[in-house]
Amino acid sequence: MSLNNTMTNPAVENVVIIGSGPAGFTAAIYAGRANLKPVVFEGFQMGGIPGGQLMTTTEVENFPGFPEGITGPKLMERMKLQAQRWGAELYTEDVQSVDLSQRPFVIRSDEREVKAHTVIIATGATAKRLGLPSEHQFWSRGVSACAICDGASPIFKGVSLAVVGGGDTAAEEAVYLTKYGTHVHLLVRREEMRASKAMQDRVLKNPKITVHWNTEAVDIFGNDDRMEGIKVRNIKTGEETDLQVRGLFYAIGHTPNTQLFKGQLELDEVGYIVTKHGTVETSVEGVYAAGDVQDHEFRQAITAAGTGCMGAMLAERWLSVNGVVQEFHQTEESEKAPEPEKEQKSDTEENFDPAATRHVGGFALRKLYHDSDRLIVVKYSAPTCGPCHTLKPILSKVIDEFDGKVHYVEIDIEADPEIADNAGVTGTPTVQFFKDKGLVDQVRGVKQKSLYREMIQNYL
Ligand SMILES: Cc1cc2nc3c(=O)[nH]c(=O)nc-3n(C[C@H](O)[C@H](O)[C@H](O)COP(=O)(O)OP(=O)(O)OC[C@H]3O[C@@H](n4cnc5c(N)ncnc54)[C@H](O)[C@@H]3O)c2cc1C
Repeated sequence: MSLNNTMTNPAVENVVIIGSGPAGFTAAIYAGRANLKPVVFEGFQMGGIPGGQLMTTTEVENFPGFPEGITGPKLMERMKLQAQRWGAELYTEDVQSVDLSQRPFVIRSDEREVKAHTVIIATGATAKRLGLPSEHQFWSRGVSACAICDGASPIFKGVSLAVVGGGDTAAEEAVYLTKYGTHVHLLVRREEMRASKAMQDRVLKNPKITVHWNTEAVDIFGNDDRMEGIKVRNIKTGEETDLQVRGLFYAIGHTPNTQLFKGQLELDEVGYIVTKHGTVETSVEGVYAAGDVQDHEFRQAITAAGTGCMGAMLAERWLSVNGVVQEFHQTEESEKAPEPEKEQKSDTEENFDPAATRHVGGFALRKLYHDSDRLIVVKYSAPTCGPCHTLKPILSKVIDEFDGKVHYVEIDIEADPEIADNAGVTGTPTVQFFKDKGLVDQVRGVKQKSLYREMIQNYL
């Protein structure tokens, strides 16, 4: 995106935003609209993924403006496009260190060092998981870390549910879930709850809630589609029993992503960034904290977006009061909204072109597997898999570098379950490399561009 300013890469940026969840992108939209050309470190693997927590969920039903609901990844894609439209410069990189002790502030990733007059921290928080053996398999198929977000989903209506935790959040979520489930089982590890007396009363007096004291979850069971129950253990007696529930909600706390700021900013005892009441100002002037990284109470996309807006407006004010603001005016061309990436349709007998680099679906893979003399790179993904959305542009850029030299096939494992099964794919995203009808290598998860590039070069 070209901006109408001779200093497109100034020595000191107006504002650096760390994080690309609703807080980070809203801050980027506001700072961009204020002609500040914000630099956004979207993150990569530390403390979540680009797009933030909503990349790991399906329907978001409570974000204003979407009466019919919108999927988390779609919502985040739209926020990203809006931030880009207003001139935000995005880097899909983790910030590895910051120095807030000197001005301008210094922000470092593995690939660059940026100096900035102001910083907006929007690194979010990560919901703690129990790490049960089958947790990954049933994540979003019954297991969730957010009852307020997911409780109203059809899969939780009219069925028995369980909540794990003994604090206020667990108590509140158990009560909330009684609106949807037929019964709620609250699993508490100890003989008492940490929740406030008032919250405990609400739980204990509710006929739709059963509290299981001294109880922990051991594993989840179910079928291919969704969970059917959990195995629980009584910590005192060691006895294990099966609890038939169709939903399991973790309410065991969050870890704020603030490791980078320890010793540089005031944090509370849990690690959340302390902000001045009613603002998003931190203990260092010119540094603002927005979203879940400073909010252990509301933790919603809309509150994160609201505080992101506050951060950008306060940063703008600070820059102009201190006389250091540099304005970047956009051209009419650069202000046009970028197009969302178009979904490529699955190949069929009629439209299959063996000379093309990019293909979609099982038909193309079968054909190429038998006939192609090129290296075949296959990406397996699923519509609800957040990391798959992260991987897509990363791998796509690498494939562009090898246009005409490889075949690239995208497989949606929900649309082509047999293909995924035959290929032994157990999780998404997975990238496999085939040469001369044989699997030569595979990579699970999301890796740096350089790794995919090296692997392709190795097998060409
Ligand atoms: C399963 C689930 C479902 C949810 N559903 C809803 C819902 O329906 N409605 C709702 O309102 N809320 C929902 N929430 C809550 C909502 O997602 C959060 O409140 C919101 O995403 C917080 O936004 P944020 O911008 O503060 O942080 P996050 O969304 O957590 O984003 C943090 C960002 O910081 C980046 N980051 C972290 N560390 C670094 C680093 N070192 N360098 C660079 N970047 C870094 C991450 O990559 C990420 O982009 C849900 C949460 C979960 C987990």
